Amino acid sequence: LRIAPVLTSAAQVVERTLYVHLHPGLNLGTGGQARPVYIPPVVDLCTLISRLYSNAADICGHLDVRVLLSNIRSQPATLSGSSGPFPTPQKLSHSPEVVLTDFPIQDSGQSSLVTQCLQKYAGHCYVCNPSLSSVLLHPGLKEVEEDDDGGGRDVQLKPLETFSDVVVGGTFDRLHGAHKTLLNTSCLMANRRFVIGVCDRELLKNKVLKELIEPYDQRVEKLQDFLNDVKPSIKYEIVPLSDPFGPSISDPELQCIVVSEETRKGGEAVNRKRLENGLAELVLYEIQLLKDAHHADIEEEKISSSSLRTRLLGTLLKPPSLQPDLPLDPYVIGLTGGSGSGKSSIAHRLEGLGAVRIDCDQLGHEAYLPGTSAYHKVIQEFGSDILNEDKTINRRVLGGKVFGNQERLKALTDIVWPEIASLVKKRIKQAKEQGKHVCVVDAAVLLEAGWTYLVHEVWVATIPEEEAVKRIVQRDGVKEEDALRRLKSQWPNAKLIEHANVVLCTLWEPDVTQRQVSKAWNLLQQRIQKRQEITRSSL
Ligand SMILES: CC(=O)SCCNC(=O)CCNC(=O)[C@H](O)C(C)(C)COP(=O)(O)OP(=O)(O)OC[C@H]1O[C@@H](n2cnc3c(N)ncnc32)[C@H](O)[C@@H]1OP(=O)(O)O
Repeated sequence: LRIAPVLTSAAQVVERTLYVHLHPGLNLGTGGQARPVYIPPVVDLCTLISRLYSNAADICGHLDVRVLLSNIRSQPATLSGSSGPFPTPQKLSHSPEVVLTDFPIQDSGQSSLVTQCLQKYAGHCYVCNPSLSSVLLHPGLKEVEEDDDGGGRDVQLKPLETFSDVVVGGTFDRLHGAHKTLLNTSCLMANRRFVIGVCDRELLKNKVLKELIEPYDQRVEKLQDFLNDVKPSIKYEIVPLSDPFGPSISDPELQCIVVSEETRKGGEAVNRKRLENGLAELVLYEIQLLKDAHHADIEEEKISSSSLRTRLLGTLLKPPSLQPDLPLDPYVIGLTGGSGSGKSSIAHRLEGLGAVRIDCDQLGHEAYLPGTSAYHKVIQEFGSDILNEDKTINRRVLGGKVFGNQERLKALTDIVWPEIASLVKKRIKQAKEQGKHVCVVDAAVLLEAGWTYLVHEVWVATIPEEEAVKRIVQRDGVKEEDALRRLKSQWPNAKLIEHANVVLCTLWEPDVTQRQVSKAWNLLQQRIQKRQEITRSSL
């Protein structure tokens, strides 16, 4: 009952990291609460931790919440306290700047005693910022009836079984509350070593929006940072997983594997393999999946990394690079994406919102109409058998010659890209004359052509390759291998996304695409406005 109101009021004070130190009440008696207090690991702590992260996701999703476990241990090192859980203050990755408590003071005279006592206590446990201050939260609790386990009576809590070596596995993309619950629970259960298998390469192949998964090294770095804060006393081993088992089926020292409802079957498979390998089975400890109160219709009900990736669509993933030679008005978006990615549908939607759409496929066709200089060059390069009876270029025949043949395609693009680029510039100029403020350059191979100098931002439409092939076959009536050949002549999604400021995906229903595009458009308007304000103020 206290978690939600405490998190709500804490979220008003904290900007980035909220460390949670579990502590059984303050002792304001003689000398104040100076000595760190240890808490034995009990089953209820796991429930408390899970609720904390679940509430944090609902209430203060912008905060990096971390439950610290250094004071949770079976046996105090000594009962005197001085060399107990914190022989020296623990260094956290972000030094606390303010210590918060919901300790209920009896009268206002008590508040300075409480804050002094808290600061002293925090300083014993953690290396804090020298200007550490304290804040008494008034979380507006409803009268909480003291019930079975809140009344200060001695309650026998069920001890949590702990193990020397514990293992878990996962992708750990964009570390969220459900990951943290899994990691915190595993840390509670591990006394000596904690092995974490992190999915890499092959195991990521079938994930939703896999190109938006953080790089392996980044995921590992975040895990290390979190684990070093949470329980620095145990040994962490983070290993890449290229199959679903990793060390879990071969490490004789492992004793327990922590799973969720979803991965329980995987845990059972691990045990079968261990038995085959002549190793003892692992204890399977199952944690509950956390529900995501904010999940949208295309997202999973549980808190999941794929939902978080879906929410990135349409947002600014990295700031645009400055283009000092490009006038700010109109603001030019370079929209690109593989064949069949739905790029053109996005361009039309942006047009509907007020942008001027510049279709480069169309300009490409115009570039070698009879009479143009490109027309003659193309015939010279590819021969007159590419001509229709009316002497226009038969694009289907030309396409057959160039798609799938990098050298021939280059010969064509060397002729037409400069022509298309000058047509694009002409259209942008026209848009400016018409008083338009945003242009969308819809270009399939914008990045391959090195056209980033023409645009302020790069937006990428992405779609899984299998889906793109299906769409091309259906739309253009070509064979599957031809569709694949066309895709292979373009950059793969992952490479496009590396260069993207904004990513969009048309995998779902049209209204989902529309919502993404509207979101991207609204955020774009804010960026444009901000840029204009900065320019005005610097004049
Ligand atoms: C920098 C740019 O993005 S400019 C726009 C792309 N145009 C070019 O690169 C010019 C060279 N290409 C061409 O002249 C023509 O595409 C031809 C002659 C090869 C084929 O013409 P058509 O049969 O009419 O096909 P069309 O032009 O509609 O292109 C078919 C698909 O191939 C893609 N494509 C076009 N050029 C290229 C290329 N150079 N490399 C890879 N894919 C390309 C198109 O974007 C289109 O993709 P979509 O499925 O997403 O719509």
